[in-house]
Order: sequence, then structure tokens, then C-alpha cells
Amino acid sequence: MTTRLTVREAFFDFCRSVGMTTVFGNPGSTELRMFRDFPDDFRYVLALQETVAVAAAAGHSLGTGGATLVSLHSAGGVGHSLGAVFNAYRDRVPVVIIAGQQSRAMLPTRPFLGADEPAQFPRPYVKWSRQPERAEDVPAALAEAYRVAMTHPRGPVFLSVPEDDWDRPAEPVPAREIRTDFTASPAALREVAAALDGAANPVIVVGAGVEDEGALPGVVELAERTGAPVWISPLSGRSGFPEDHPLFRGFLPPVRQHLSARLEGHDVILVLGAPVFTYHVHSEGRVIPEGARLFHFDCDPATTAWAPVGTSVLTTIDAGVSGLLELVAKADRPHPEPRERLAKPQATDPIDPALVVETLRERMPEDAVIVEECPSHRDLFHARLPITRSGGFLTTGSGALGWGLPVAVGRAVAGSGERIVCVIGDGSTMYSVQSLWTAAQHRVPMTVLVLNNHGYGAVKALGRRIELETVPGTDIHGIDFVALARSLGCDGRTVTRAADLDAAMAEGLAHEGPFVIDVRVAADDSALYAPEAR
Ligand SMILES: O=C(O)C(=O)c1ccccc1
Repeated sequence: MTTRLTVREAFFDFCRSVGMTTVFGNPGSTELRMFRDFPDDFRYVLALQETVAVAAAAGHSLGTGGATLVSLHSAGGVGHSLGAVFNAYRDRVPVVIIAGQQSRAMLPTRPFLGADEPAQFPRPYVKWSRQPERAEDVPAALAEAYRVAMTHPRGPVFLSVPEDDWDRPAEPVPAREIRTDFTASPAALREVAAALDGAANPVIVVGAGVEDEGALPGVVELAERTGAPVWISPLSGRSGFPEDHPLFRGFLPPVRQHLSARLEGHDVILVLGAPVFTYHVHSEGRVIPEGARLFHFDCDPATTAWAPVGTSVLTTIDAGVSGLLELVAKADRPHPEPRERLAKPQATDPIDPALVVETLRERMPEDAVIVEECPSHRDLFHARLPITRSGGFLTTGSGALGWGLPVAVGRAVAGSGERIVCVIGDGSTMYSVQSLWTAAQHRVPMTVLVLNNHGYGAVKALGRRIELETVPGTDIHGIDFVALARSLGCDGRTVTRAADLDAAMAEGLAHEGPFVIDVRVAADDSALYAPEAR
């Protein structure tokens, strides 16, 4: 005989069985029956806007390595969240989004708050999207959604639940497992191994898949075995290689012509867990140097299908790299010249953003996790602050701003006391500044370092690239970030003089709970991705 439960009981039982007991959300009347007898072992983390809920859940997921549950309110709430859903999809972060829907009985008369075609709304930026036909199907649909989210390539899924479903009877979801790692045929791996063994000058390009799929140790071993230098793929949302390793070369630019120039001289290119390639602005030219052969490991059939060159091998990265390590011979190649260490800039006013990054580097605890969303300063950040361990760096690989601050909060909620440092622009901060309230409520160990250049600096810099002297709508003045942070429950400090920077950094990094440092930095007048810069 099967046990009869309510939809709600079967739903929470399943969540518990897979460890999804933290719910990020923003509630409304269409979710009220879900909250009846809300279980004591579940934690509801309130976000004051839905982009914050989804991005914080993504940060939590990145911290735990599992899927995280998000509860949104009907059509309007889902609409607010979509920028973050886009990033979660492109960045392959498994978030299980449930959204309230009006009672089934009311749907024919287009009720207040009701969602028309709810499953369509978040598409195409979810892997799976449903409103079950019957109330009793909700728990099994949740289980299916969870499994889809956690199967490589991972990503967000969406389940719309009508309000009157939660009290209806349902059956428990049977426990089962899916083993999600997979690798290519031995013949495909032999082909890649033979190419590496026969290469005169191989190179490896790593992407977010390396860390997301737990492949970093294997990738380091493969680089050392082959002696191949390693680049990080353009705009990668993670690091992917210890940036202090002698084989580490740097970050590929997201411009076809410049990227190809960086790979000049290599005859075999192995891309691991990155698209081939992510560009930000268009340039003509070759994807890879003439005569070079490219091999590409990725778990996503779609990503391998649109890659314009090379041989793609469908595999999860750890499994594929482990397979290669069984086959590839040790090569004796000299290590490349060590990368030049940039000198610390002078303490001048207005403050050089490079000085801020150097000061952070000196003061940052070893186990700190950096969450970055400062497009204007990303290159100098990468040049001056090497990330040396897996999970130490998180950003968006897909570009929708307003992600970094809530991701930092969610990552901190998932953490065990390590400092989360969110290095963020003033423009980025304002998309989802409500995140600070959630950070304050949970007293998370988070330091927000606002590199405040009073505007959308990256957009200005991209404008200069195409000879635009000014771009309308790119100046932001008159925001007091510390006053704003205080009103949301966070402490903070404004820094306008280089002489005050070190003390503020020390205070902000040691502060118990969240702390905002608003550093007024000198505006830059370089052009992003300019030909002469690369
Ligand atoms: O190009 C843009 O408009 C933009 O929003 C952006 C996002 C991330 C990095 C640089 C620019």
C-alpha cells in the first residue's frame, strides 16, 4: 500500500532527500499554501527582489556543489528574475525555480496575478519548464526538474505550481540516482591523445567546466604531463588553473582576431570545458591560427554543435581528462618564461584602481572567495590578483549585470565562515543593491569592494574602441553607497584618498558581518579590447 501525503509533504520530503533545504525566495499570495507547516529543518532566505533570489540561489549552489531551490511569485516575480535566469542558464548553475500560480479553478477567468502560459515565460533560458497537468503530479515533476538541473550540462529548471495544489493528496517520490559523469569512446580519446603526443607545441585552454565539474587536479596533471601552456578562456566565469603555476599564460581576449593571435605558433589546441569561443565584440579573422588543430571537450551537445572549428568530444571534463591521462605520454618541454609581476602603483589621488586591487591582494585572507563584477577593471584585476585554487573566483560568464552582489551573498550563506569578497562596479552594485539587506540579516562574512568610477565605465571604454567620444546614459553621480548600505543594515566606509585605503581594507576584511568599502577611483580613458592593447 502506498502512503498518502499532501503535495506539500511529498514536495518537502523530496527536497530533503536531495539536500535542498535552503530556499531563496520572495513570497506572495500564490505561494501561501506551500508555507503551511513550513518544516523546521528548512531555511527560507528572503530576497527583496527576484533577481536577487535567483542569483543568491546560484551563489549558494556554487558553494555547495548541489542544486538550490528558489521560490518566486507568479508571473511578475518570474519576470523580475529573468536576467539572473539567463546567467544561470549560460553559466550552467543548477537552480530549481518554483513559481506560484493562481488556483486552477480561477485560471479560465484570467485572475489577478495569474500567469498565462507559465512554462513559456522563462524559455529559452531554462533546461526544463512545466506546470503539471494534475496536482498529484507536482512531486514527481519536482524530482524530474531536479534531475534535469543536475545532469550535465547543469542549469536552471522551472516548475509552476498552482496555489490550490499544495493541500491536495499525492504519493511520495521514490528515491533513485542518476550517475551523470560520462566520457567518450576509447577511440575518440586515443585520437586526442595521439594528437597531443605528436604535437610540436600544444596548448590548453580551460573554461568554467574545469572547476564546475571538479576536474582541476586532472587538468593540472595533464598540463604538467604535456608541458602545454594554459590559457583561461575568454570571459570565463571561473578560473580553471592555478594562476601562479609556471605553465599559466593568462586570459584569452573575447575578440576573434586577438584571441587567434595569442594562440599563434601552437599546432594542437585542447579546449576543456569552455565554448569555442566566447566573443564580446566582432572582428574578422581566423578562429585559430592557420594549420592548427583544435580538440574540444564539453558535456553539452549544443555547445559542441555550434563550435565553428575543430573536433569536439562529448564528455564531462573530469572523466575525459582522466581518460587522456591513461594514454598521454610525458613530454619534456621547457616551461615558458615566468609572467612578469606588475609593480605596485604609486599612492596617488584620485586613487588608481590598480592600487585597490594590490591592496586587496596584500590584505586578503588565503581562503577568501572573490566574486567579481567590475567590467571596467576586469583585465587589471586578473593581471594583479592571481587566483590559485578551485572555487576561488566567481563571475558571470554570460554578462547580465546585477549577478555578482547576490551571488556573493548566496555563496556566503553556503559557506563555513570563509570571507567572500565581492569586487564590483558602482553600476553593477545598483542593479541588485537589495542583496545587502539579505547579507545584513544573515550577518554573512562578506566584504563588498565598490570600484566606483561613477558610471558604466566598460560601456564608455567599448565606445572609445569605435571612436565614440561620449556615450549618453553612462554617467552615474550622486549615490552615497555607504549611506545606502547603512540603510540596509550593513556597515561601510567611503575612501577618497589613497592614504586611507589600506586601513579601510583591513577594517572591511576583518569586520564581523557584511561591510561595504566605496572606493572612489580615477576614471580610466583606455579603450576596451583596442587592437593596440592586445
Ligand atoms: O557590453 C555591455 O554592455 C555590458 O553590459 C558588459 C557586461 C560585462 C562586461 C563588459 C560589458
